[in-house]
Amino acid sequence: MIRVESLALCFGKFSLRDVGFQVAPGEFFALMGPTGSGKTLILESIAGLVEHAQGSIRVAGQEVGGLPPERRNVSLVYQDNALFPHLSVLENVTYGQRYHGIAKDEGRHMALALLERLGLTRVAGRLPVNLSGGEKQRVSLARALACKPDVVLLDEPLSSLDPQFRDDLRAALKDLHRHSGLTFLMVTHDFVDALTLADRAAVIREGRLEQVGTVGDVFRKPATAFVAGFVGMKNIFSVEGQGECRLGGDLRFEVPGASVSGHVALRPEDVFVSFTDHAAPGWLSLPGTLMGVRHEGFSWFAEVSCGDSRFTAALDRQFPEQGRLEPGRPVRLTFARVSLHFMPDA
Ligand SMILES: Nc1ncnc2c1ncn2[C@@H]1O[C@H](COP(=O)(O)OP(=O)(O)OP(=O)(O)O)[C@@H](O)[C@H]1O
Repeated sequence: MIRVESLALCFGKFSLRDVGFQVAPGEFFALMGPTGSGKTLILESIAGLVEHAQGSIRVAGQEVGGLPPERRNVSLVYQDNALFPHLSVLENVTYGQRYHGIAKDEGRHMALALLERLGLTRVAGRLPVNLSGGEKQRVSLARALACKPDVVLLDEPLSSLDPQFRDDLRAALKDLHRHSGLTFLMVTHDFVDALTLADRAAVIREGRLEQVGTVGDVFRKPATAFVAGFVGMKNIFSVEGQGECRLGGDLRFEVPGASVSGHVALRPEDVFVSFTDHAAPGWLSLPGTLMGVRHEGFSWFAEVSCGDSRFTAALDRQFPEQGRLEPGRPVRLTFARVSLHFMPDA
């Protein structure tokens, strides 16, 4: 439904190079990457707001590269929603329909159905100034779908919302995608959004795609150390051939399947901290020193030094020995060999 091949463009010092990916009909695809990596430029190239220098963009089987935005049948939703301030919610939603050849009655009927689905019926007559941030963003979604687009492009639609609205809108977006059967391409920094909503994802770094795959693969089997860090692996160490990771001093461990140099990554949830050595077949156990415990939101992490390296382990909130986790304590780190993910150098 969306097919981008060898896309390239330049803006001053920034360039997109050899960008290629496909989004299948009805799929929810997430484009992730750090700030300034080129995510919005890819969306804007597909929407026709930015001209690309090379490559091909096909939407619903048609090459759209030379077409103006209004002939691409693509809707783009930005994070700041940009509603018309002088039009009511219903008027905002129906506004663009006439340019897509949708008859007035049919358009109104569709708009009211979308407003109902998004829980906006009671605010249909209000002006945007009298809506909450979450409601404004729902109106933007309704407006995007009301034009019967072939694809919906979403540029960080959740990022300007506070956490409660964000959770609600995430659920609304999921419901809307399922119900509409449309193809969604969403840009996000946030891997919780990608994990919750998307079927497949791509990670971009400095204008080049580092990985395209199922969300599960991107999160569990990142292709590069950069992607591993981006998806929160936290424990990333270099492996210098011989299938071994050296942590400094006498500490080292074997990395299954590593016959060349590269990196090994381990999710913090797969590393366990304890005070005794529980090594079992298929598991590795290393001695370390607890450096501290910190929390991110409701999650707790132990930082443990092992030789010259530092590990991060997610702590179960029920960890029975929380009170004994004072810095400087000797601990054991345990992880299953199968949790180690090896990434060869390119
Ligand atoms: N119209 C423009 N003129 C010049 N440079 C631009 C233009 N639009 C974007 N850029 C530059 O291109 C790079 C990529 O921008 P883009 O907005 O695609 O990043 P992004 O990944 O979407 O970032 P963010 O997550 O912060 O929105 C940035 O360095 C940006 O400054």
